Amino acid sequence: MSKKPTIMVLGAGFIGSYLGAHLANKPDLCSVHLIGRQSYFTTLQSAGSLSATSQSGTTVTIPYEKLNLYDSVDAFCTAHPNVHPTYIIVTVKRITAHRAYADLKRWGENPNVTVVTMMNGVRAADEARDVLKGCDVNEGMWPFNVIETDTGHFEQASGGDVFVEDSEKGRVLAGIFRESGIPTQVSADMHGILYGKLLINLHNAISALTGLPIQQELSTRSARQVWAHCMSEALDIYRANGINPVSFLPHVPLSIIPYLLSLPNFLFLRLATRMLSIDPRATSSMYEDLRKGRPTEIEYLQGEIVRMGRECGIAAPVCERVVGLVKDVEGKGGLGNLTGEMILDALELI
Ligand SMILES: NC(=O)C1=CN([C@@H]2O[C@H](COP(=O)(O)OP(=O)(O)OC[C@H]3O[C@@H](n4cnc5c(N)ncnc54)[C@H](OP(=O)(O)O)[C@@H]3O)[C@@H](O)[C@H]2O)C=CC1
Ligand SMILES: CC(C)(CO)C(=O)C(=O)O
Repeated sequence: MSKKPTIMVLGAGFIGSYLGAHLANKPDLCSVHLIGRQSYFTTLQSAGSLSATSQSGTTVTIPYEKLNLYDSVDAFCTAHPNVHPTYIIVTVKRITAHRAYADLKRWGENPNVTVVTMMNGVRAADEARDVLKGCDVNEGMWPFNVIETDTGHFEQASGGDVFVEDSEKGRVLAGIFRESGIPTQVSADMHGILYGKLLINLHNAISALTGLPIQQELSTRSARQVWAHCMSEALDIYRANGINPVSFLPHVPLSIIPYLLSLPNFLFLRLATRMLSIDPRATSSMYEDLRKGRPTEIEYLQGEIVRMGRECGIAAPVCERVVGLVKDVEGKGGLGNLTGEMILDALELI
């Protein structure tokens, strides 16, 4: 690819802003355009800049005037009538992704436009392909938590490498991400990576229902037990479907992780030091959704396990009840205040 790529980040929220700030900091590598809500851009304007700090403590700051911001894909097309993005990175929530794909239909038959679905859950790329039949759609995986610590300032709060598909354009994109300061790998097994990530994301509901940051959640045995039960159900269903998730803990077989999580505190806190060495401010995207009174992605997390289970005749009662608990709290418009024991009780596990 000789020409400097045009990258559209569709969904300027936590991930889109963190990614967008890093890419905008490398104008020689790519030209980046952020699509988001006008209300957010107005707050950015008053903050004067968009900035992002990585786990290593490096901060990139982009003055507001240097940002390319649009409140819709239409607005981008009006400003750049003859530009077709080389990449469109979709960083919206899964519940709104269908609307984002509809906005992209104008490029739906353009094989030179690569859409990268960078969202939690599995099957995001399949859903995109259903709408954008002629586009090149690649899967992506965003591994770490991003928090907003000040208006327009985003920080990496947990670890891991971003993954993109091992395709020709995926490799180029991974190189751009790396050069912009975002550790990125390519994988020929994005399916395994995304099903592995889904197992991690089964804890999102627990952080959101308890209102606990990840470190405290992991330090609470009852909260870990809820995650372990969800993960055991998921692993049984994966096995029945021939799905081989890529493990998120190197050297620890996935089948052991539910046992590890269920250990009493005195053992877990000694054995899981790496899991626990996380920024104490790290939460989850679902925690943030409930905190802001927004609908969550629960249907794409525990809900996905329930759906897969139904398809192969295996019940997932714990995941199903967790979906119900999250929906109850969603209706109340704030974070949950349940303890781990209360959740175990509601799930009829004690
Ligand atoms: N936050 C995190 O730490 C992590 C998040 N993820 C995943 O990454 C994905 C993105 O999450 P996150 O960044 O937290 O989400 P956010 O809700 O913070 O960001 C998405 C933004 O895009 C906006 N948006 C949605 N649709 C459109 C559209 N069609 N045009 C313009 N703007 C639009 C949303 O506005 P509105 O709210 O008004 O719809 C919102 O401001 C999710 O799948 C999440 O699970 C993965 C790992 C960590
Ligand atoms: C924080 C992390 C990485 C795990 O829960 C995540 O994917 C999320 O917040 O959605």
